Amino acid sequence: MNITALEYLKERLEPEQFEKIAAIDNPELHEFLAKYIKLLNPSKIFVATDSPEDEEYIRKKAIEYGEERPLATPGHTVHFDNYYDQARDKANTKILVPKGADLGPFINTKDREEGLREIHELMKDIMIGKELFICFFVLGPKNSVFTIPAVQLTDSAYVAHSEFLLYRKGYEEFRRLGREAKFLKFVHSAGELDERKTSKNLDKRRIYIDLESETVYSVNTQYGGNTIGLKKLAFRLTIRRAVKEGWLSEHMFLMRVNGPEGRKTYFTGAFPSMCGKTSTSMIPWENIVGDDLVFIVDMKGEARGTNVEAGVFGIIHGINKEDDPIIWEVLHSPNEIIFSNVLIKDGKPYWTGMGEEIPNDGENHSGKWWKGKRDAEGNEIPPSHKNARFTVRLDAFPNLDREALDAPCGVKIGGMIYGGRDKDTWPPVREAFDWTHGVITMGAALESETTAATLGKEGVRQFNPMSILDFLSVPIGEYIQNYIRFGERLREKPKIFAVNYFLRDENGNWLNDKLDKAVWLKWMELRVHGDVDAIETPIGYIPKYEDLKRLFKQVLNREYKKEDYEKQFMIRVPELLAKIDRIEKIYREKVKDTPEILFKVLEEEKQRLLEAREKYGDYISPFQFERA
Ligand SMILES: Nc1nc2c(ncn2[C@@H]2O[C@H](COP(=O)(O)OP(=O)(O)O)[C@@H](O)[C@H]2O)c(=O)[nH]1
Ligand SMILES: C=C(OP(=O)(O)O)C(=O)O
Ligand SMILES: [Mn+2]
Repeated sequence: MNITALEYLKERLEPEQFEKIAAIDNPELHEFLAKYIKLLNPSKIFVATDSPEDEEYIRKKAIEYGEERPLATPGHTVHFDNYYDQARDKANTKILVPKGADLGPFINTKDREEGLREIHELMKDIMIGKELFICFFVLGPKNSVFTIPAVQLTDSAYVAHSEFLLYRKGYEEFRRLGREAKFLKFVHSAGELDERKTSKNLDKRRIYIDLESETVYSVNTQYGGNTIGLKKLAFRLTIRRAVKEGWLSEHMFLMRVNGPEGRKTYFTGAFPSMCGKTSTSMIPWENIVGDDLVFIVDMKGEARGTNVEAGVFGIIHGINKEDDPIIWEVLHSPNEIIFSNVLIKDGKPYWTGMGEEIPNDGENHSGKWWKGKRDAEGNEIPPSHKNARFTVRLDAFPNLDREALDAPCGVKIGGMIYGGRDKDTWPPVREAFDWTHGVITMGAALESETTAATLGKEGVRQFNPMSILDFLSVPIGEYIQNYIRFGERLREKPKIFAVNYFLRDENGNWLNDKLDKAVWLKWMELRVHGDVDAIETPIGYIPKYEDLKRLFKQVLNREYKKEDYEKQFMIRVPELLAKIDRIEKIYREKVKDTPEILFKVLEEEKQRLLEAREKYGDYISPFQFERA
């Protein structure tokens, strides 16, 4: 380019749009925009500022271009992704690394030069005939220690619209920061669309993450987990920033648990996708701050956290009136909501597990749908996809802790929870002996069964430390080392807990109800303040029966039977030992840079379990430990 970036932009953009860009004093931004406008070659360009009119423009375009359709309730729309584009594509999501760099195991990488060449080829002229939307947002609250600005380029008004629901607007922040803005960049194209306006060339679906330039490219896909730049794509970049700078960027919800006499205690919870972040943070009795991504920093020795986002991209499967009354109400009110991959009949959305009668036909992610319809592979197509979602602002929720969401210094974190899908090993809730014990035996040792949130087989038990494995962008040992050190530096360390909502009996039935988590939360809140005693076991502290019995009555008005407690909180020594062996083996054999302390802490836990087995046998009732 012989002319400057700004001159080029002036040629390509309508004056009204160009003015919006020229008002931001940031040459790096101008270069980036010029480069990608030239490459993508859109036929039309729209720049969104923070004005309500610009947002309205995007909303309208999503409908005009057919990516969304209005539903009967005002504000509601539906979007469909291609039948084979319903979840995160792990196989085609890669971190680009320069020659010679090694991120170690579990991270899907690709040679940077090769990857950049491939993605730029795939994206060349891809927006001919399409409109490009240039949007500005921030991660975290504006003008705070947490703020990270980001710019999104996309030809999908659905993606842009989703981001307006999920993030804080950032145009003014870019103007304010000017050259100071250290921003993340996202370039997305849905690619060629079929007659249903879904991405067509799925064989060319690619999500490439360039750490060096902090840019993520996503092409030939629409599913939010693959496309919404500020969500799981930015997450790879912020994990790297966090590890380099000594803070935490985590796959966590952030919520307020209400204790006795108006006490407010904030908890984070790290669960893999589809394992309970949204449902836990939305539980009645408590207040939500965020349901997916949290930044945590050390502020004068306190761990303080903020929600990276301002909206919810939640799983709709199984949402029903009894278990999820708050979400249910929001989904049935005239809020601005995008429903994706649900069943539509007469302008109304339906989904599996909603607890209401579902029509026998309509339209869903497979196109025209009828009961019994089969896909090309011969599988019966359910009314809605398991990973069907709703996208809505947190503003819509009556249980939002607005003050905590907006707090420029975040909130003090009292407890951190880890959890996953585990049918037979961990009890429903337990507390770590200390920070290091928790981070290692609960966080770094987390395993969870795969779900429909990613393409591929479901129900496979997988190592998933801190629930971040799919998003890791630094060597795993380095990530864990940063975590441990972060806590060690704190003057006041959050208490660490682990939960398991997914225990099953011999016949595969759940051992717990969906709302039992309300009780575990109340118990953890009391423990953070030392209000109740607990039983010491080889794997941490577990609740006493009397405390749970009282809480079940208080919170759920239910009798909690002794037999249920005994079954749920039984210490399952063979399973626990087998798990330690699996985890130890992974770190020993695969993770070269594992901090030595990890092996020490796992070994100590193993010895405690072996001792207990000597005394009490393989399956130990919690009452045994209480008497001891
Ligand atoms: N059996 C069981 N399923 C649950 C429980 N809590 C949540 N789920 C299911 O887990 C799935 C994912 O939950 P969600 O909170 O959306 O997960 P997220 O992706 O981590 O936010 C949904 O299908 C829920 O119905 C629970 O306590 N027990
Ligand atoms: C968007 C996602 O979020 P969640 O963790 O809520 O499933 C995802 O996994 O792609
Ligand atoms: Mn969620």
